Amino acid sequence: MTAQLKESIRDSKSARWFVLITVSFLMLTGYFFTDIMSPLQGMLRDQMGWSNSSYGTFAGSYSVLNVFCLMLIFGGIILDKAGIRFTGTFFVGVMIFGAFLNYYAMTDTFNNGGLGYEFLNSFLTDYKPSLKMAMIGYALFGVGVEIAGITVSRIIVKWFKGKEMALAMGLEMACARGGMLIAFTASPFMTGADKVISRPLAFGVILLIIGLLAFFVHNMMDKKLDAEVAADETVESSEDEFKISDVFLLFKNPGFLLIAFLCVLFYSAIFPFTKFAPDLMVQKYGFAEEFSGWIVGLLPIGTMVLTPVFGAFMDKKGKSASIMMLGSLLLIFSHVIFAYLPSNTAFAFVAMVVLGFAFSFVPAAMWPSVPKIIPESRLGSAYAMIFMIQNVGLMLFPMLLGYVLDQSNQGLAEGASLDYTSSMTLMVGCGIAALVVAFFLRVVDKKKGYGLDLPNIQK
Ligand SMILES: NCCCC[C@H](N)C(=O)NCC(=O)O
Repeated sequence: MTAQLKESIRDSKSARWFVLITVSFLMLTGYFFTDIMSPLQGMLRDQMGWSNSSYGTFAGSYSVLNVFCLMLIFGGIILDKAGIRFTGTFFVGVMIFGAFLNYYAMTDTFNNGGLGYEFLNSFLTDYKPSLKMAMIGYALFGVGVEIAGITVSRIIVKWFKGKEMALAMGLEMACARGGMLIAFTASPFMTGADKVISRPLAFGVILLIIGLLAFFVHNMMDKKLDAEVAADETVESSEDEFKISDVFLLFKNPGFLLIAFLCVLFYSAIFPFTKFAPDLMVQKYGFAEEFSGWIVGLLPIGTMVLTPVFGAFMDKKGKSASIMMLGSLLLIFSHVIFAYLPSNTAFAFVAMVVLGFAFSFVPAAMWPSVPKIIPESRLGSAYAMIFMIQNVGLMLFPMLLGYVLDQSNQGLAEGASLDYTSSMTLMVGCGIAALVVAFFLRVVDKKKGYGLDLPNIQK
Protein backbone atom coordinates (compact mmCIF):
# COMPACT_ATOMS: atom_id res chain seq x y z
CA MET A 1 0.00 0.00 0.00
CA THR A 2 2.73 2.43 1.00
CA ALA A 3 4.78 1.52 -2.06
CA GLN A 4 1.74 2.16 -4.24
CA LEU A 5 1.16 5.59 -2.64
CA LYS A 6 4.81 6.52 -3.09
CA GLU A 7 4.53 5.85 -6.78
CA SER A 8 1.33 7.91 -7.09
CA ILE A 9 1.36 10.96 -9.30
CA ARG A 10 0.37 13.15 -6.33
CA ASP A 11 3.75 12.39 -4.76
CA SER A 12 5.35 14.23 -7.62
CA LYS A 13 5.76 17.83 -6.47
CA SER A 14 5.65 19.19 -10.02
CA ALA A 15 2.46 17.22 -10.81
CA ARG A 16 0.47 18.45 -7.80
CA TRP A 17 1.63 22.08 -8.19
CA PHE A 18 0.73 21.86 -11.87
CA VAL A 19 -2.76 20.68 -10.88
CA LEU A 20 -2.99 23.61 -8.45
CA ILE A 21 -2.10 26.02 -11.28
CA THR A 22 -4.88 24.64 -13.51
CA VAL A 23 -7.63 24.88 -10.87
CA SER A 24 -6.39 28.21 -9.48
CA PHE A 25 -6.53 29.65 -12.98
CA LEU A 26 -10.09 28.37 -13.29
CA MET A 27 -11.04 30.17 -10.06
CA LEU A 28 -9.30 33.33 -11.25
CA THR A 29 -11.53 33.32 -14.34
CA GLY A 30 -14.63 32.71 -12.15
CA TYR A 31 -13.88 35.54 -9.70
CA PHE A 32 -13.00 37.80 -12.64
CA PHE A 33 -16.44 37.34 -14.14
CA THR A 34 -18.14 37.65 -10.72
CA ASP A 35 -16.98 41.27 -10.40
CA ILE A 36 -16.81 42.24 -14.05
CA MET A 37 -19.94 44.42 -13.83
CA SER A 38 -19.01 46.05 -10.48
CA PRO A 39 -17.09 49.00 -11.93
CA LEU A 40 -19.76 49.50 -14.61
CA GLN A 41 -22.64 50.52 -12.31
CA GLY A 42 -22.59 54.11 -13.61
CA MET A 43 -22.67 52.95 -17.25
CA LEU A 44 -25.55 50.58 -16.45
CA ARG A 45 -27.46 53.53 -14.96
CA ASP A 46 -26.75 55.81 -17.92
CA GLN A 47 -26.96 53.40 -20.84
CA MET A 48 -29.29 50.61 -19.68
CA GLY A 49 -31.53 52.71 -17.43
CA TRP A 50 -30.91 50.41 -14.46
CA SER A 51 -31.75 52.06 -11.11
CA ASN A 52 -29.49 51.34 -8.13
CA SER A 53 -32.14 48.92 -6.82
CA SER A 54 -32.11 47.13 -10.19
CA TYR A 55 -28.34 46.89 -10.08
CA GLY A 56 -28.48 45.55 -6.49
CA THR A 57 -31.14 43.02 -7.52
CA PHE A 58 -28.89 41.91 -10.37
CA ALA A 59 -25.91 41.55 -7.98
CA GLY A 60 -28.05 39.54 -5.52
CA SER A 61 -29.34 37.24 -8.28
CA TYR A 62 -25.92 35.52 -8.06
CA SER A 63 -27.25 33.62 -5.03
CA VAL A 64 -30.96 33.21 -5.83
CA LEU A 65 -30.76 29.64 -7.19
CA ASN A 66 -28.13 28.70 -4.60
CA VAL A 67 -30.53 29.72 -1.82
CA PHE A 68 -34.01 28.87 -3.10
CA CYS A 69 -33.14 25.72 -5.06
CA LEU A 70 -30.63 24.51 -2.45
CA MET A 71 -28.11 24.21 -5.27
CA LEU A 72 -25.06 24.03 -3.01
CA ILE A 73 -26.55 21.04 -1.19
CA PHE A 74 -27.35 19.33 -4.51
CA GLY A 75 -23.89 20.29 -5.75
CA GLY A 76 -22.36 18.59 -2.70
CA ILE A 77 -24.43 15.46 -3.28
CA ILE A 78 -23.56 15.38 -7.02
CA LEU A 79 -19.89 15.83 -6.13
CA ASP A 80 -20.06 12.83 -3.81
CA LYS A 81 -21.98 10.63 -6.23
CA ALA A 82 -20.57 11.65 -9.64
CA GLY A 83 -17.06 12.66 -8.66
CA ILE A 84 -14.76 15.59 -9.22
CA ARG A 85 -14.30 15.40 -13.00
CA PHE A 86 -18.00 15.21 -13.91
CA THR A 87 -19.13 17.78 -11.30
CA GLY A 88 -16.37 20.24 -12.15
CA THR A 89 -16.88 19.99 -15.91
CA PHE A 90 -20.66 20.19 -15.67
CA PHE A 91 -20.79 23.19 -13.33
CA VAL A 92 -18.03 25.07 -15.15
CA GLY A 93 -20.26 24.54 -18.21
CA VAL A 94 -23.21 26.01 -16.26
CA MET A 95 -20.99 28.93 -15.25
CA ILE A 96 -20.03 29.62 -18.88
CA PHE A 97 -23.63 29.33 -20.11
CA GLY A 98 -24.80 31.76 -17.39
CA ALA A 99 -21.96 34.17 -18.19
CA PHE A 100 -22.89 34.01 -21.88
CA LEU A 101 -26.52 34.97 -21.10
CA ASN A 102 -25.23 37.82 -18.93
CA TYR A 103 -23.10 39.00 -21.88
CA TYR A 104 -26.02 38.58 -24.31
CA ALA A 105 -28.22 40.78 -22.07
CA MET A 106 -25.79 43.65 -22.63
CA THR A 107 -25.56 43.35 -26.43
CA ASP A 108 -27.33 45.51 -29.00
CA THR A 109 -28.54 42.29 -30.64
CA PHE A 110 -30.64 41.46 -27.57
CA ASN A 111 -31.69 45.01 -26.73
CA ASN A 112 -32.85 45.66 -30.29
CA GLY A 113 -35.41 42.87 -30.02
CA GLY A 114 -33.18 39.77 -30.19
CA LEU A 115 -34.15 36.28 -29.06
CA GLY A 116 -36.04 36.41 -25.74
CA TYR A 117 -36.47 40.20 -25.67
CA GLU A 118 -40.19 40.29 -26.45
CA PHE A 119 -40.93 37.55 -23.95
CA LEU A 120 -38.96 39.24 -21.15
CA ASN A 121 -40.65 42.53 -22.02
CA SER A 122 -44.12 41.02 -21.61
CA PHE A 123 -44.26 40.88 -17.77
CA LEU A 124 -43.00 42.93 -14.78
CA THR A 125 -42.57 45.83 -17.17
CA ASP A 126 -41.01 48.06 -14.48
CA TYR A 127 -37.89 45.95 -14.91
CA LYS A 128 -35.90 46.19 -18.14
CA PRO A 129 -35.57 43.04 -20.29
CA SER A 130 -31.77 43.54 -20.12
CA LEU A 131 -32.00 43.28 -16.31
CA LYS A 132 -34.12 40.12 -16.41
CA MET A 133 -31.86 38.39 -18.95
CA ALA A 134 -28.72 39.45 -17.01
CA MET A 135 -30.25 38.12 -13.77
CA ILE A 136 -31.05 34.72 -15.32
CA GLY A 137 -27.48 34.54 -16.58
CA TYR A 138 -25.88 35.71 -13.34
CA ALA A 139 -28.02 33.31 -11.24
CA LEU A 140 -26.83 30.36 -13.37
CA PHE A 141 -23.28 31.69 -13.24
CA GLY A 142 -23.54 31.91 -9.41
CA VAL A 143 -24.53 28.24 -9.20
CA GLY A 144 -21.65 27.24 -11.46
CA VAL A 145 -18.94 29.29 -9.79
CA GLU A 146 -19.95 28.36 -6.21
CA ILE A 147 -20.04 24.62 -6.96
CA ALA A 148 -16.82 24.92 -8.97
CA GLY A 149 -15.33 26.54 -5.83
CA ILE A 150 -16.46 23.64 -3.63
CA THR A 151 -15.09 21.17 -6.21
CA VAL A 152 -11.73 22.97 -6.33
CA SER A 153 -11.46 22.82 -2.52
CA ARG A 154 -12.05 19.07 -2.75
CA ILE A 155 -9.40 18.79 -5.50
CA ILE A 156 -6.85 20.59 -3.33
CA VAL A 157 -7.59 18.25 -0.42
CA LYS A 158 -7.26 15.25 -2.76
CA TRP A 159 -3.84 16.29 -4.05
CA PHE A 160 -2.38 18.08 -1.02
CA LYS A 161 -3.73 16.25 2.04
CA GLY A 162 -0.81 15.54 4.35
CA LYS A 163 1.35 17.85 2.25
CA GLU A 164 1.34 21.65 1.69
CA MET A 165 -2.48 21.91 1.99
CA ALA A 166 -2.85 25.26 3.81
CA LEU A 167 -0.34 26.89 1.51
CA ALA A 168 -2.07 25.46 -1.56
CA MET A 169 -5.46 26.76 -0.34
CA GLY A 170 -3.98 30.19 0.42
CA LEU A 171 -2.39 30.41 -3.03
CA GLU A 172 -5.60 29.32 -4.76
CA MET A 173 -7.51 32.04 -2.84
CA ALA A 174 -4.82 34.58 -3.80
CA CYS A 175 -5.30 33.67 -7.50
CA ALA A 176 -9.07 34.06 -7.14
CA ARG A 177 -8.53 37.52 -5.61
CA GLY A 178 -6.27 38.25 -8.59
CA GLY A 179 -9.35 37.71 -10.77
CA MET A 180 -11.23 40.32 -8.70
CA LEU A 181 -8.33 42.72 -9.07
CA ILE A 182 -8.28 42.39 -12.88
CA ALA A 183 -12.06 42.91 -12.98
CA PHE A 184 -11.95 46.12 -10.90
CA THR A 185 -9.01 47.65 -12.71
CA ALA A 186 -9.44 46.49 -16.32
CA SER A 187 -13.19 46.20 -16.86
CA PRO A 188 -13.94 49.95 -17.31
CA PHE A 189 -11.01 50.30 -19.76
CA MET A 190 -12.19 47.29 -21.76
CA THR A 191 -15.42 49.11 -22.57
CA GLY A 192 -13.28 51.40 -24.76
CA ALA A 193 -13.70 55.07 -25.61
CA ASP A 194 -17.27 54.41 -26.75
CA LYS A 195 -18.10 52.64 -23.45
CA VAL A 196 -19.51 49.39 -24.82
CA ILE A 197 -20.57 47.39 -21.74
CA SER A 198 -20.70 44.03 -23.51
CA ARG A 199 -16.97 44.12 -24.42
CA PRO A 200 -15.48 43.17 -21.02
CA LEU A 201 -18.23 40.56 -20.63
CA ALA A 202 -17.27 38.97 -23.97
CA PHE A 203 -13.68 38.86 -22.77
CA GLY A 204 -14.88 37.30 -19.49
CA VAL A 205 -16.73 34.53 -21.34
CA ILE A 206 -13.64 33.75 -23.44
CA LEU A 207 -11.51 33.66 -20.28
CA LEU A 208 -13.97 31.23 -18.66
CA ILE A 209 -13.69 28.94 -21.71
CA ILE A 210 -9.90 28.98 -21.33
CA GLY A 211 -10.51 28.13 -17.63
CA LEU A 212 -12.56 25.13 -18.75
CA LEU A 213 -9.69 24.00 -20.99
CA ALA A 214 -7.36 24.27 -17.97
CA PHE A 215 -9.84 22.12 -16.03
CA PHE A 216 -9.72 19.48 -18.81
CA VAL A 217 -5.95 19.32 -18.26
CA HIS A 218 -6.65 18.78 -14.55
CA ASN A 219 -9.10 16.02 -15.51
CA MET A 220 -6.38 14.10 -17.34
CA MET A 221 -4.11 14.27 -14.29
CA ASP A 222 -7.00 13.31 -11.99
CA LYS A 223 -7.83 10.29 -14.16
CA LYS A 224 -4.24 9.16 -13.91
CA LEU A 225 -4.26 9.60 -10.13
CA ASP A 226 -7.53 7.68 -9.78
CA ALA A 227 -6.13 4.84 -11.82
CA GLU A 228 -3.06 4.70 -9.57
CA VAL A 229 -4.71 4.95 -6.16
CA ALA A 230 -8.24 3.69 -6.72
CA ALA A 231 -8.40 1.73 -3.48
CA ASP A 232 -7.07 4.65 -1.45
CA GLU A 233 -9.55 7.10 -3.00
CA THR A 234 -12.54 4.94 -2.01
CA VAL A 235 -11.66 5.45 1.62
CA GLU A 236 -11.22 9.23 1.26
CA SER A 237 -14.36 10.00 -0.70
CA SER A 238 -16.62 8.12 1.70
CA GLU A 239 -15.12 10.21 4.54
CA ASP A 240 -16.25 13.48 2.99
CA GLU A 241 -19.71 12.46 1.80
CA PHE A 242 -22.63 14.88 2.17
CA LYS A 243 -25.36 13.40 4.38
CA ILE A 244 -28.71 15.06 5.09
CA SER A 245 -28.63 13.58 8.62
CA ASP A 246 -25.37 15.49 9.24
CA VAL A 247 -27.18 18.78 8.72
CA PHE A 248 -29.32 18.20 11.83
CA LEU A 249 -26.25 17.42 13.88
CA LEU A 250 -24.52 20.56 12.58
CA PHE A 251 -27.40 22.74 13.72
CA LYS A 252 -27.04 21.41 17.26
CA ASN A 253 -23.40 22.50 17.38
CA PRO A 254 -23.04 26.06 18.82
CA GLY A 255 -19.54 26.46 17.36
CA PHE A 256 -20.80 25.63 13.87
CA LEU A 257 -23.77 28.01 14.19
CA LEU A 258 -21.54 30.87 15.32
CA ILE A 259 -19.02 30.28 12.49
CA ALA A 260 -21.89 30.18 9.96
CA PHE A 261 -23.36 33.44 11.37
CA LEU A 262 -19.95 35.09 11.36
CA CYS A 263 -19.42 33.96 7.78
CA VAL A 264 -22.72 35.38 6.53
CA LEU A 265 -22.34 38.68 8.40
CA PHE A 266 -18.69 39.21 7.56
CA TYR A 267 -18.94 38.31 3.86
CA SER A 268 -22.18 40.34 3.54
CA ALA A 269 -20.13 43.39 4.46
CA ILE A 270 -17.45 42.52 1.89
CA PHE A 271 -18.73 41.05 -1.40
CA PRO A 272 -21.99 43.10 -1.62
CA PHE A 273 -19.94 46.16 -0.66
CA THR A 274 -17.46 45.55 -3.50
CA LYS A 275 -20.37 45.58 -5.95
CA PHE A 276 -21.07 49.22 -5.01
CA ALA A 277 -17.57 50.30 -3.98
CA PRO A 278 -16.42 51.62 -7.40
CA ASP A 279 -19.53 53.81 -7.63
CA LEU A 280 -18.97 54.96 -4.03
CA MET A 281 -15.49 56.09 -5.12
CA VAL A 282 -17.03 58.14 -7.94
CA GLN A 283 -19.96 59.59 -6.00
CA LYS A 284 -18.35 60.32 -2.64
CA TYR A 285 -14.66 60.79 -3.43
CA GLY A 286 -14.92 62.18 -6.96
CA PHE A 287 -12.68 59.62 -8.69
CA ALA A 288 -13.04 59.25 -12.47
CA GLU A 289 -15.11 56.19 -13.39
CA GLU A 290 -12.13 54.51 -15.12
CA PHE A 291 -9.96 54.80 -12.01
CA SER A 292 -12.57 54.03 -9.35
CA GLY A 293 -11.78 50.32 -9.67
CA TRP A 294 -8.10 50.94 -8.93
CA ILE A 295 -8.91 52.12 -5.41
CA VAL A 296 -11.19 49.12 -4.86
CA GLY A 297 -8.40 46.99 -6.36
CA LEU A 298 -6.32 47.77 -3.27
CA LEU A 299 -8.57 45.32 -1.45
CA PRO A 300 -7.73 42.16 -3.47
CA ILE A 301 -4.05 43.24 -3.81
CA GLY A 302 -3.73 43.43 -0.01
CA THR A 303 -5.48 40.11 0.53
CA MET A 304 -3.37 38.32 -2.11
CA VAL A 305 -0.28 39.05 -0.03
CA LEU A 306 -1.69 39.08 3.47
CA THR A 307 -4.01 36.03 3.52
CA PRO A 308 -1.19 33.46 3.06
CA VAL A 309 1.01 35.43 5.52
CA PHE A 310 -1.64 35.51 8.26
CA GLY A 311 -2.55 31.89 7.46
CA ALA A 312 1.07 30.88 8.06
CA PHE A 313 1.10 32.91 11.32
CA MET A 314 -2.02 31.15 12.63
CA ASP A 315 -0.66 27.76 11.53
CA LYS A 316 2.30 28.36 13.85
CA LYS A 317 1.07 30.69 16.60
CA GLY A 318 -2.73 30.25 16.67
CA LYS A 319 -5.00 33.06 17.98
CA SER A 320 -7.64 32.45 15.28
CA ALA A 321 -10.61 33.32 17.55
CA SER A 322 -8.98 36.59 18.64
CA ILE A 323 -8.01 37.41 15.04
CA MET A 324 -11.61 36.92 13.86
CA MET A 325 -12.63 39.54 16.46
CA LEU A 326 -9.86 41.86 15.33
CA GLY A 327 -10.89 41.41 11.67
CA SER A 328 -14.51 42.28 12.52
CA LEU A 329 -13.36 45.36 14.45
CA LEU A 330 -11.32 46.53 11.44
CA LEU A 331 -14.35 45.90 9.23
CA ILE A 332 -16.41 48.32 11.37
CA PHE A 333 -13.58 50.85 11.41
CA SER A 334 -13.31 50.81 7.61
CA HIS A 335 -17.05 51.08 6.94
CA VAL A 336 -17.38 53.90 9.53
CA ILE A 337 -14.80 55.86 7.52
CA PHE A 338 -16.72 55.26 4.27
CA ALA A 339 -20.05 56.12 5.89
CA TYR A 340 -19.39 59.12 8.10
CA LEU A 341 -15.95 60.72 7.53
CA PRO A 342 -15.53 63.57 5.04
CA SER A 343 -14.95 62.79 1.37
CA ASN A 344 -11.18 63.14 1.53
CA THR A 345 -9.38 60.75 -0.88
CA ALA A 346 -6.79 59.91 1.79
CA PHE A 347 -9.62 58.49 3.92
CA ALA A 348 -10.73 56.32 0.98
CA PHE A 349 -7.21 54.84 0.69
CA VAL A 350 -6.93 54.25 4.45
CA ALA A 351 -10.38 52.66 4.67
CA MET A 352 -9.66 50.35 1.74
CA VAL A 353 -6.30 49.25 3.20
CA VAL A 354 -7.90 48.61 6.60
CA LEU A 355 -10.64 46.61 4.87
CA GLY A 356 -7.87 44.63 3.11
CA PHE A 357 -6.48 43.65 6.54
CA ALA A 358 -9.95 42.64 7.75
CA PHE A 359 -10.57 40.63 4.55
CA SER A 360 -7.26 38.82 5.11
CA PHE A 361 -7.61 38.20 8.85
CA VAL A 362 -11.08 36.67 8.93
CA PRO A 363 -10.90 34.22 5.95
CA ALA A 364 -7.39 33.13 6.97
CA ALA A 365 -8.66 32.41 10.51
CA MET A 366 -12.19 31.20 9.79
CA TRP A 367 -11.84 28.52 7.10
CA PRO A 368 -9.13 26.49 8.90
CA SER A 369 -11.16 26.79 12.15
CA VAL A 370 -14.04 24.71 10.79
CA PRO A 371 -12.15 21.37 11.08
CA LYS A 372 -11.48 22.18 14.78
CA ILE A 373 -15.22 22.37 15.47
CA ILE A 374 -16.59 19.71 13.11
CA PRO A 375 -15.35 16.11 12.89
CA GLU A 376 -13.67 15.22 9.59
CA SER A 377 -16.51 12.88 8.63
CA ARG A 378 -18.94 15.84 8.54
CA LEU A 379 -16.63 18.45 7.00
CA GLY A 380 -18.08 18.20 3.47
CA SER A 381 -21.60 18.83 4.79
CA ALA A 382 -20.35 21.62 7.07
CA TYR A 383 -18.67 23.61 4.28
CA ALA A 384 -21.71 23.16 1.98
CA MET A 385 -24.05 24.46 4.72
CA ILE A 386 -21.79 27.41 5.57
CA PHE A 387 -21.64 28.42 1.88
CA MET A 388 -25.39 28.03 1.64
CA ILE A 389 -26.01 30.30 4.66
CA GLN A 390 -23.40 32.73 3.33
CA ASN A 391 -25.31 32.91 0.02
CA VAL A 392 -28.42 34.21 1.84
CA GLY A 393 -26.39 37.31 2.73
CA LEU A 394 -24.84 37.54 -0.73
CA MET A 395 -28.38 37.58 -2.13
CA LEU A 396 -30.08 39.99 0.29
CA PHE A 397 -27.43 42.61 0.97
CA PRO A 398 -26.76 43.85 -2.59
CA MET A 399 -30.54 44.17 -3.02
CA LEU A 400 -30.83 46.07 0.28
CA LEU A 401 -27.86 48.31 -0.52
CA GLY A 402 -29.35 49.30 -3.89
CA TYR A 403 -32.82 49.82 -2.42
CA VAL A 404 -31.55 51.98 0.45
CA LEU A 405 -29.38 53.96 -2.00
CA ASP A 406 -32.40 54.77 -4.17
CA GLN A 407 -34.66 55.54 -1.18
CA SER A 408 -32.14 57.79 0.51
CA ASN A 409 -31.49 59.78 -2.68
CA GLN A 410 -35.03 60.50 -3.78
CA GLY A 411 -35.46 63.95 -5.26
CA LEU A 412 -31.75 64.27 -5.97
CA ALA A 413 -30.97 67.29 -8.18
CA GLU A 414 -29.87 66.53 -11.77
CA GLY A 415 -26.10 65.91 -11.86
CA ALA A 416 -25.72 65.84 -8.04
CA SER A 417 -23.72 63.00 -6.44
CA LEU A 418 -25.45 60.11 -4.69
CA ASP A 419 -25.24 60.03 -0.91
CA TYR A 420 -24.05 56.63 0.29
CA THR A 421 -24.34 57.32 4.06
CA SER A 422 -27.46 55.22 4.67
CA SER A 423 -26.25 52.31 2.53
CA MET A 424 -22.88 52.30 4.28
CA THR A 425 -24.64 52.43 7.66
CA LEU A 426 -26.06 49.01 6.73
CA MET A 427 -22.49 47.78 6.25
CA VAL A 428 -21.47 49.22 9.63
CA GLY A 429 -24.39 47.32 11.18
CA CYS A 430 -23.20 44.10 9.59
CA GLY A 431 -19.72 44.71 10.99
CA ILE A 432 -21.06 45.30 14.51
CA ALA A 433 -23.16 42.13 14.34
CA ALA A 434 -20.09 40.21 13.07
CA LEU A 435 -18.04 41.49 16.02
CA VAL A 436 -20.70 40.40 18.52
CA VAL A 437 -20.81 36.92 16.93
CA ALA A 438 -16.99 36.71 16.87
CA PHE A 439 -16.98 37.62 20.60
CA PHE A 440 -19.47 34.84 21.42
CA LEU A 441 -17.47 32.42 19.28
CA ARG A 442 -14.42 33.16 21.42
CA VAL A 443 -16.46 32.66 24.61
CA VAL A 444 -17.89 29.34 23.35
CA ASP A 445 -14.43 28.29 22.22
CA LYS A 446 -13.08 28.75 25.75
CA LYS A 447 -16.06 26.89 27.22
CA LYS A 448 -16.09 23.96 24.78
CA GLY A 449 -12.33 23.79 24.24
CA TYR A 450 -12.37 23.75 20.42
CA GLY A 451 -8.84 25.15 20.49
CA LEU A 452 -9.48 27.94 18.01
CA ASP A 453 -6.73 30.03 19.59
CA LEU A 454 -4.23 27.16 19.40
CA PRO A 455 -1.81 26.83 16.44
CA ASN A 456 -3.24 24.92 13.45
CA ILE A 457 -0.05 22.88 13.21
CA GLN A 458 0.31 20.83 16.41
CA LYS A 459 3.90 20.00 17.38
N1 LIG B 1 -17.36 34.61 -6.08
C1 LIG B 1 -17.36 35.49 -4.99
C2 LIG B 1 -18.10 34.91 -3.82
C3 LIG B 1 -17.37 33.69 -3.30
C4 LIG B 1 -18.09 33.11 -2.19
C5 LIG B 1 -17.51 31.81 -1.77
N2 LIG B 1 -18.58 30.99 -1.26
C6 LIG B 1 -16.48 32.02 -0.70
O1 LIG B 1 -16.80 32.33 0.41
N3 LIG B 1 -15.22 31.87 -1.00
C7 LIG B 1 -14.17 32.11 -0.06
C8 LIG B 1 -13.53 33.44 -0.26
O2 LIG B 1 -12.98 34.00 0.74
O3 LIG B 1 -13.53 33.96 -1.38
